[in-house]
Amino acid sequence: MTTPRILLIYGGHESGRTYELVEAVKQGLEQSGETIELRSLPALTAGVDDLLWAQGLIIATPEHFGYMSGAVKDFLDRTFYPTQDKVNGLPYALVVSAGNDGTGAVNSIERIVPGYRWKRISEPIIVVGDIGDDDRRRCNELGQSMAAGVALGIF
Ligand SMILES: Cc1cc2nc3c(=O)[nH]c(=O)nc-3n(C[C@H](O)[C@H](O)[C@H](O)COP(=O)(O)O)c2cc1C
Repeated sequence: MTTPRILLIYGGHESGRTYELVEAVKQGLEQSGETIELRSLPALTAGVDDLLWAQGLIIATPEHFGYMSGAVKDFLDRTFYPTQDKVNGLPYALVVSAGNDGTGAVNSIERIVPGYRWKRISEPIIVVGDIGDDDRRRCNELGQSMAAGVALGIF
């Protein structure tokens, strides 16, 4: 069996709230007990090769102007046609950090995802405002279930 390969891409900046949620997801991936290969990358630096490599995908983004961050949109713009029909069924999950809403970011991504034919493995996690312990726990659990699900081939 090959080592499960998980791609985690994020918008926002590494001192921001989105990245704090990314850290909690990464902890969950590590705590899952599964041996995984992780590529954790700013969305602006991730590309087609990373997406084709991945067996599981987690996208984390702040909400910007009722939409996903420009960085995540850029990732989708660059990867859509080159990966079309090569990433069907890829298990994915979504984490959003927002100031007061978050649904615009979720909707903007979920309108595009059917074109990629990814498979959503859980409800999007939306965190409004400052991050609390329960938010960290939800992100941690997402990391654990993504790692376990990909490792066991249950998605
Ligand atoms: C340019 C810009 C636009 C934003 N637009 C929204 C928005 O439409 N809805 C919302 O709930 N929050 C909005 N926010 C607030 C951010 O989503 C929120 O502060 C988030 O936690 C930032 O994550 P970060 O620290 O990772 O950048 C916006 C922030 C910025 C900088």
